[in-house]
Amino acid sequence: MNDLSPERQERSANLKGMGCSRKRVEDARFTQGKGNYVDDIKLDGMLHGDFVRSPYAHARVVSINKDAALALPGVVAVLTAEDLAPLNLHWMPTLAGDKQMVLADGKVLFQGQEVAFVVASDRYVAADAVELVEVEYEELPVITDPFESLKSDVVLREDLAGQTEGAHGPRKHHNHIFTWEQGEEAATNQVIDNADIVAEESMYYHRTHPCPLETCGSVASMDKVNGKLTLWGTFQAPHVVRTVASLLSGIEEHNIRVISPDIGGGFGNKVGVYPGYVCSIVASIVTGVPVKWVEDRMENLMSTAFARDYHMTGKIAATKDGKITGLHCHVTADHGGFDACADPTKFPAGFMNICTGSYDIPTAYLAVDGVYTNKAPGGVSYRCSFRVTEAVYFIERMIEVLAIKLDMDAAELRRINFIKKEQFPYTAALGWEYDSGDYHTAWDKALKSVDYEGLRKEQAERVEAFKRGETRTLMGIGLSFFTEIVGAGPVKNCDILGMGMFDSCEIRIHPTGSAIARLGTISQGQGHATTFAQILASEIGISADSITIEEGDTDTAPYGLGTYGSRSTPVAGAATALAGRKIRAKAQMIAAYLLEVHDDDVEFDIDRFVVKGAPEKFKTMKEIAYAAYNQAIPGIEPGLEAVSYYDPPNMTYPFGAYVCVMDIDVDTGVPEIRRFYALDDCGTRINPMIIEGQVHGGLTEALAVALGQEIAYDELGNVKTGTLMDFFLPTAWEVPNYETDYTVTPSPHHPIGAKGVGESPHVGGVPCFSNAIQDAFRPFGNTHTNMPHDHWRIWQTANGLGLHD
Ligand code: PCD
Ligand SMILES: [Cu+]
Repeated sequence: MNDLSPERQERSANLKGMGCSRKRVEDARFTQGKGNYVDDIKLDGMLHGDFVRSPYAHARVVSINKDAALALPGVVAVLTAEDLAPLNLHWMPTLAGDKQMVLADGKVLFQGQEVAFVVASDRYVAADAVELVEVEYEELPVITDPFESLKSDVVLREDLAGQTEGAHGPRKHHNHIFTWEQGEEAATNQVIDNADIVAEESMYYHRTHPCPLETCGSVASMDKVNGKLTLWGTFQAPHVVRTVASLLSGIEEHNIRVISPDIGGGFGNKVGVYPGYVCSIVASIVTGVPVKWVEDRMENLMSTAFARDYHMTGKIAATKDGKITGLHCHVTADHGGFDACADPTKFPAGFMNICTGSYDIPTAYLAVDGVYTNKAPGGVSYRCSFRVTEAVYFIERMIEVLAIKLDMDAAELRRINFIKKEQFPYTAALGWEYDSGDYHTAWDKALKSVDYEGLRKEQAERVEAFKRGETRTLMGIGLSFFTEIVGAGPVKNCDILGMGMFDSCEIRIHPTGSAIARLGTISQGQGHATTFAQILASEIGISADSITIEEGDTDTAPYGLGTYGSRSTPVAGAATALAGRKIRAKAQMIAAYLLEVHDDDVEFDIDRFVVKGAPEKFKTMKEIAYAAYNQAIPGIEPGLEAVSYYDPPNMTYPFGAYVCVMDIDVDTGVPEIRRFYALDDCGTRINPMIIEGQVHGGLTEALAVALGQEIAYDELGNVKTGTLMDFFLPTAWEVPNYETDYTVTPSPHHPIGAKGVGESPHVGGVPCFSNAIQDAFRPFGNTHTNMPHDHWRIWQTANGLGLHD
């Protein structure tokens, strides 16, 4: 039955199952203005909240005078830490085991920190009242540099004074949060001391921000009559928010309903818990009416979860012919005023220990020091919440730096160090077990597709022409090969606030053969309603068009840990396939009964069960569904439903090979991206068109970060890039035409072999863009310059190398 006859081909195509570039079902709604976002929620008598925020990065709050604000018509309440303290809600736990002020308690630690929450009859009145709250501050010395912070006498976190133990072990200094070590320090140092060649580099992965189209917000509605709290919000993990809200407020969990409606982009920015959520809840409890809080763009950029801010120093050791023997990495991680990273509990620096990359490196050591400064907390977001972006940037830069030291081609250096296909499952020196990979095939395909040798020849000719004064542009060839680690995670080592990181799917087949499936994840634009229906279509033989996918309502969806870290496909996608298989197993029994044969004598065929050897005898899934509800079948319960909670045995390790070709104008510092080729291997592909969209989006965000985007601070801790006037968001103008490609190396442990893909293009894209810039200047002695490579910095690099003389 393995041939696909035209008839079977047609039945299969009708399902729109896995592998089909099914059009996104959510788009009709979104493109016609029918999306339902938090700010679209309007309830009777709803009040609006707005924050008084600190203009200072570090100051004592001497006094707060609410009188003028309260006197403004329409103002209902002004909440401060003093009001929240009796409820014990003036501080909240962070996802990283630290705690964070909900409203300034005696001092502020970053510019934009929440000081008071004004509640008023409308959003504009609330904003006017914010201006009328008089706060007296006493400025304190500001620290924006983590290295200075570790030397400073200034105690940033007075609440932790004298505490030598933090959530992740000993603290070395009053501004130190944790040290996290992985690997063998002594062995690594020994390898480095005895190596033929050692390349060293320090690099700064600057602070950025995902800047989703929709900012963060929530609507809280406390119904005091029946004791139920409903909370709508921009939550990437609605179930966890419900649990946290219950623990914080003391309201029993069944009396809290959390709903993530449509979300206008999350990108990790909406994983954490923000003071706005807590304040809207408290305000609704206090006033007895619904309260909405929606931040504006500046608030979003200044105060919500940023990304990166990692100072990384590496040493990489190799033999003369380029075989890598050891890797040493130290990170000073700037976490801002509170440690609010959303990493799994046991990983205070996320999965930074994937920093040996795609290479067979026998010995390695990583140490990360987390440090407090006067900047906004967070550090979790932007297409790899779990620091894989930093890790891949680090190793892909170290490879380039080593290639320079060895005077070797960087593509070849990668090739000779790749983990070989037959080495999988491969256990890396820093502990991870990579599930599957075929790096050489992907690399060869990529290099061939772009005519790598031809490009290098052209580049060398350009350098000669430049030296002869015939051109003022240089050519950069950016390479990157990345291995991602997504799908957290096995419950045994991954949890958030104690909740194991499984995920779930619940399916209900209706009598007429259509279905609804609910998952513990939540789409923020990824297209889950489209793709999860495709997984099910292939598993249960019902067309994807007849399956509704629902996520984000804790009253109806099974418990799950949410969507970030590209975990939906690896974890909830697996739960979906397995729940589908439970449906199929029951359907098989029903079919056998209807066909009057033994269970083992029927087999699944696309959309039906057929009697083995007699394909004309069959029952379609539609018929089986109907029978499940209208016939008494001996020994079988009525109905057709299944639920699956999936604890993945391992993470999935997607990978990819990227090449970027740039022409850089040495006199203006303007790079022109000529070509960008991206090969992604995410195992079994569910929807190729959605994957392509994910890759385009991730690459564009990579371009943004590599070429200009930054949350920059001045020495007083003022955010210099808090508006879209200064914060670079690429538009169609800057974005090149991406060429996408793929190989398929299925995950051996995932039920359908799929790995995540959403984060990959960002993780692999940033080093690729950066390497292209660096590579253009390699012939003139450049080894490394820090991102973001905006025109000014590129110009400076050229100038520093004497290219303007
Ligand atoms: N193999 C495969 C894989 C995958 N897929 C598809 O694709 C997507 C994606 O997926 P994934 O990878 O699994 O992921 P998810 O979990 O779903 O998601 C998440 C991600 O996602 C991305 N992408 C996106 N998109 C959009 N539109 N929006 C958004 O927001 C976003 N975000 C971002 C991020 S950042 Mo983090 O949070 O930082 O951690 S992480 C992240 C979906 O739909 C799915 O189904 C397919 O098809 N196939
Ligand atoms: Cu990640």
